[in-house]
Amino acid sequence: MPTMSEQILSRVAGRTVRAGDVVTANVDLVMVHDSLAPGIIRILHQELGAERVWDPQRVAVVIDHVAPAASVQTAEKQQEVRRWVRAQGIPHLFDVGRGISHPVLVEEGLAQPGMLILGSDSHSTAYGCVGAFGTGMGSTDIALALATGKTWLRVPETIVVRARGRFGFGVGPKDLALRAARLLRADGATYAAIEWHGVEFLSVMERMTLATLSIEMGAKAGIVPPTGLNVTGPLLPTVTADAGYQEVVEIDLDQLEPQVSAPHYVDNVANLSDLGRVAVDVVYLGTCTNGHYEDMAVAAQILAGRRLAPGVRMIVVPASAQALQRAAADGTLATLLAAGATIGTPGCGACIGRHMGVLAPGEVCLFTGNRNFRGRMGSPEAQIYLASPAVAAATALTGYLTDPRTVMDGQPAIASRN
Ligand SMILES: CC(C)[C@H](C(=O)O)[C@@H](O)C(=O)O
Ligand code: SF4
Repeated sequence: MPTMSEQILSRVAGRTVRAGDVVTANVDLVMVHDSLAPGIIRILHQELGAERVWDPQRVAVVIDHVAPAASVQTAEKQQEVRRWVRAQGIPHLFDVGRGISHPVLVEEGLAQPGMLILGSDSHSTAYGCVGAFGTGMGSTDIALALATGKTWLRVPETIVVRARGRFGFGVGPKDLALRAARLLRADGATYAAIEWHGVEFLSVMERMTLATLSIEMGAKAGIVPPTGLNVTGPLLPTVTADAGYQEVVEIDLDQLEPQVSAPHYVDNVANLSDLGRVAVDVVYLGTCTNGHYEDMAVAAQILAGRRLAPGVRMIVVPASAQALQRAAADGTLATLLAAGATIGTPGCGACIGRHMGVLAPGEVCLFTGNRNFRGRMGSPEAQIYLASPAVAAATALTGYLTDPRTVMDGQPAIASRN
């Protein structure tokens, strides 16, 4: 029986394909963001000689990586991209403040189950949160897909991460994903697709945490079966019991403790309880991995009625305008602000160290994102620890790496689905 990747890639290849096959496939959607768009536009027109994108309806352009622009040079490049979008008649431009491409394309209903979605971004595995085969490609491959509507790829083998049980207090999807990275390591799923099983109780954006982190294990795609969601698409891929999986990794959520990825590699993961006392200067809650409404809500629950530890800065950058609006509407935002956190424009923020919270030498950051590489958020002498929004909030309260279960007085830190 076919894996979810085989089901989706058979659909877009127009024939039955299996892991290992090299296929030419029709692409359902191409996402291009501000960071690479100028180069892709140049390749499309100058190197490939294409005048127009193959189908403007199937292209989405998002200004999210440095939004709003932080320099005249960036502002000019973004101006160029906006002009190009207009000239090409592309209807889907998501400009400054709308948010990060990945959640935005899901919220807009453009990313759907069963689709093949290419993005000029390695975290395009994110679209697996709705059961799409999302994958990042380099500028030349993206330009070729824009010109022709086609791409080629090798159908990946599949590794299953199978979760059992339910998260305990203060433990959530980020801990599951970091645990998987700890078990599989950064190259453990190279060119494989990861299927995340046993997580149908998670919301779409919680699933995105798993899907985005799949690339940090080297995966070509990271797919959650679209069960328990109100979504439709060209194909609803399903888990087939006897699909030929390359490997199955089991993770018991009942036993899972808060996980932390220590500098400077994503798979350098330990139980928080084993890390000792790590003083933190900045807590940064945001990104396509953990800047969603659910993440802000978890943090607000822990911070409610309390104040950040003296000397700690907490920067919250919502992943999308919708997440920000929802947090504003139900008081989540007010709680974060009252605790002393500050809020940035929805988008990638300081995730790649270009603006809105760049780190100084020697600073230690507790980050809810997906990469802690040396120099990623600014100075190469800064240290980045990756953890969940619950750990981020608990850490903001004490000023050092803190297990959320120790600051919650027995109250669930993750309220909704446990
Ligand atoms: C800038 C962009 C190409 C990059 C990526 O591909 O992932 C960025 O989004 C990241 O997270 O490092
Ligand atoms: S939030 Fe970070 S990881 Fe996600 S797309 Fe933006 S820069 Fe990349």
